[in-house]
Amino acid sequence: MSSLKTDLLKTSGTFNVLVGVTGSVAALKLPFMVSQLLELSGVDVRVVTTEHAKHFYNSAEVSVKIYSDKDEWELWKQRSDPVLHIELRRWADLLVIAPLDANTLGKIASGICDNLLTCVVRAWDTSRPLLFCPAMNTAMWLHPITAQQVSRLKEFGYVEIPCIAKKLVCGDEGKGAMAEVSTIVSLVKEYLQKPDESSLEPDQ
Ligand SMILES: CC(C)(CO)[C@@H](O)C(=O)NCCC(=O)N/C=C\S
Repeated sequence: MSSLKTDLLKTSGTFNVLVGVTGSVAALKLPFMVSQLLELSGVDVRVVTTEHAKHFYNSAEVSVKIYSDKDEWELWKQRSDPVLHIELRRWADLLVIAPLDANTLGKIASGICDNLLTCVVRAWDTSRPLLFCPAMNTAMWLHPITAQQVSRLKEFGYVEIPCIAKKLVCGDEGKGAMAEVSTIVSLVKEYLQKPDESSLEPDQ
């Protein structure tokens, strides 16, 4: 069995967190965020990256498997082969897209699925949590379409981890910075502790 496939075998009792990373400069925080997530009890982590995101982090500093678009085509050669974005959506108990850049926000809001990450989102089982952390220049954040697209994602049932105001790398001051890693990890941790509603006893 290919290593790609064996890497996505589910282990009972483990909570599988899939991190989506896109082309905001905030992607430089990926190695730190992955290391913090791995410190959560019983959590396993995989990453799905877009091509643009690769410019902002050093994959050698990321201790878990990073899937990218080429992996989809390496895994699927013929009809009997597994489809990576479907294997990933089956494996993940939670998806957190951090950072979510303006481009991928627009794609998801419109249902565009032209890469591995947007295909995972397009196939996502909305009974499982999908958290998204917008990150973009303040001018992009303030464009009226941003609020419309964030609202659309919330209509889908996805959970926004709001951006924050900072002095951004381009020198602009204002909203658009990704939420702090500690905030993101704390929110993921809340989902680990939430009992699975389906296992709750119905009210008597
Ligand atoms: C990079 C980091 C985390 C440093 O504190 C912060 O500036 C941030 O989240 N920026 C994301 C916004 C962005 O993509 N700006 C792009 C052009 S200004």
